[in-house]
Amino acid sequence: MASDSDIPPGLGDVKAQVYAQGGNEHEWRPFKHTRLYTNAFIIEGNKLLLGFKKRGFGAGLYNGFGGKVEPGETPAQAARRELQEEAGIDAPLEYAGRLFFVVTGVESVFDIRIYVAREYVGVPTESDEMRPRWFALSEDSLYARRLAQSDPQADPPIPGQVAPPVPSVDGDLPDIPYDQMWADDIYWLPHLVRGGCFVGRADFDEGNVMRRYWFGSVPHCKGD
Ligand SMILES: Nc1nc2c([nH]c(=O)n2[C@H]2C[C@H](O)[C@@H](COP(=O)(O)OP(=O)(O)OP(=O)(O)O)O2)c(=O)[nH]1
Repeated sequence: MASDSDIPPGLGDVKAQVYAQGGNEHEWRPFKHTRLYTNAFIIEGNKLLLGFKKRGFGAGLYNGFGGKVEPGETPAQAARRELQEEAGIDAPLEYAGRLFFVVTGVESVFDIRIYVAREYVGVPTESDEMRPRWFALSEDSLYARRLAQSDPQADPPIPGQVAPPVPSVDGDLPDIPYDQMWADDIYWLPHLVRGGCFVGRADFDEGNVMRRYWFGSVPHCKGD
């Protein structure tokens, strides 16, 4: 376990096993206001549903479905609402992790609760904000070995878990488009797919550049 002093500020009182950290800034940036967000991923067999963000923050990138937690909502309620609004589907979402991002030029800090479901109801449908698309969850796609070569820690084991083999995909779905996603996603998406829980923080400059990052796995998924 990382000692408490290693856990980046913002992640609260959590016990985590660090598996990746780095960047060229040596101090965590100070922050004042945090804002709660959600982000939800749907897995069906060996496929992963992402949405192409058409407008707003992160436009032009693929991501899970989500947005701001509104007053009076729990993060879990917000995650389900956003999934419905952005992708037209409902799903029994389960909490998978928490991410904390400080972004140059954005006054409040992103405190994001991540969810996953392995079943859903409805038909993924394009909305004003997102265009849903399925991607392959083959071993190569998930771990993006080409991209990860320079950073072997991007493919960490989950303590206490034996990694199940990720089945290969029939058909010709595209690989997970890590080069069109937020730069941090490659560090935790494999954990999510394999059923692990995680926490992490990254301090970003504009242009999707991580200046300092830290990711850890946590033994138990706790969230609301
Ligand atoms: N995977 C991933 N998701 C991120 C990162 N940074 C970040 O904000 N997100 C997610 C959190 C939210 O799901 C989404 C940003 O929320 P949003 O701006 O779309 O919020 P919203 O839908 O409430 O916005 P709006 O209706 O007010 O336009 O992007 C990141 O580094 N990785």
